[in-house]
Amino acid sequence: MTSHPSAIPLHHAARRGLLIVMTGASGVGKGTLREQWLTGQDVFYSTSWTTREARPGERDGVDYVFVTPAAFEAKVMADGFLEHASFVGNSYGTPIEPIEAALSRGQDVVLEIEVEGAMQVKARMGDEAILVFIMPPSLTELRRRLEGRATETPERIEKRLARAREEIREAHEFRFVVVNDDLDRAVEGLRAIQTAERARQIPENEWTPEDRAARLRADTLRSYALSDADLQRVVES
Ligand SMILES: Nc1nc2c(ncn2[C@@H]2O[C@H](COP(=O)(O)OP(=O)(O)O)[C@@H](O)[C@H]2O)c(=O)[nH]1
Ligand SMILES: Nc1ncnc2c1ncn2[C@@H]1O[C@H](COP(=O)(O)OP(=O)(O)O)[C@@H](O)[C@H]1O
Repeated sequence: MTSHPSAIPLHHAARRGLLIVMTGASGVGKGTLREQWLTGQDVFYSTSWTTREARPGERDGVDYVFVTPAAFEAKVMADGFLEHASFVGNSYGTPIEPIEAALSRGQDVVLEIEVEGAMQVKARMGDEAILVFIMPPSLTELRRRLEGRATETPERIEKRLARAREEIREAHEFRFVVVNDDLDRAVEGLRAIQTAERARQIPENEWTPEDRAARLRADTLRSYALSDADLQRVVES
């Protein structure tokens, strides 16, 4: 086949990064999964702004940008967030600018946010947003993880669990659902989703065997595979 620069198919032009949004209940293991999944990858992880106090060991500008309610509100007014939500008494938001810059230069972007914010990203970005809901094996296990992490008072744990029940019922709103039971298996699921979504940007006849395997695996993680009864079982267990 002869080729001419003007005939180069679009997919050979610079690729836009993927926008992957991890969401799910507090304590389900989003942070733990993200760390394993992204280690060694050139992915832009969006550092959120929050009005909550830093926990011991958390670093300003790394784990979060810790701000006053007034500073947060000023950024809301300036339209500086892709999404923002309040969660158990504090505000959290995703600064928009660095995300658009990363996507434009072809870098994948990962957000780790609660469910209401994830719905805002879905409404604003449409199909471009790849929404992944992280599901606990059961509510009992979620409680165990929150208690085991020992970062919250018992009262705050109860608030997080109440919120989790509502969030789990909304799992169908997201494209993929990954159960975080065995950690390695869940990380492998996230990798498959990323590979499969990248492959969607090129014609199928150019897919590698790895792309095909990832696509098959990702298909098993589609949220429509879950019934309401499945979700109810998690909430009640
Ligand atoms: N909407 C939204 N949620 C966020 C953002 N950053 C963090 N969150 C979520 O807010 C919730 C509370 O976060 P945090 O106080 O760090 O508690 P933890 O997730 O239990 O460690 C979690 O579900 C986070 O994923 C953000 O920028 N926007
Ligand atoms: N697959 C898993 N099996 C058992 N414990 C886990 C698993 N994933 C995470 N954890 C533990 O659960 C707790 C909450 O995880 P974390 O990543 O802080 O959750 P999130 O970021 O969703 O709030 C941590 O103590 C973490 O070590």
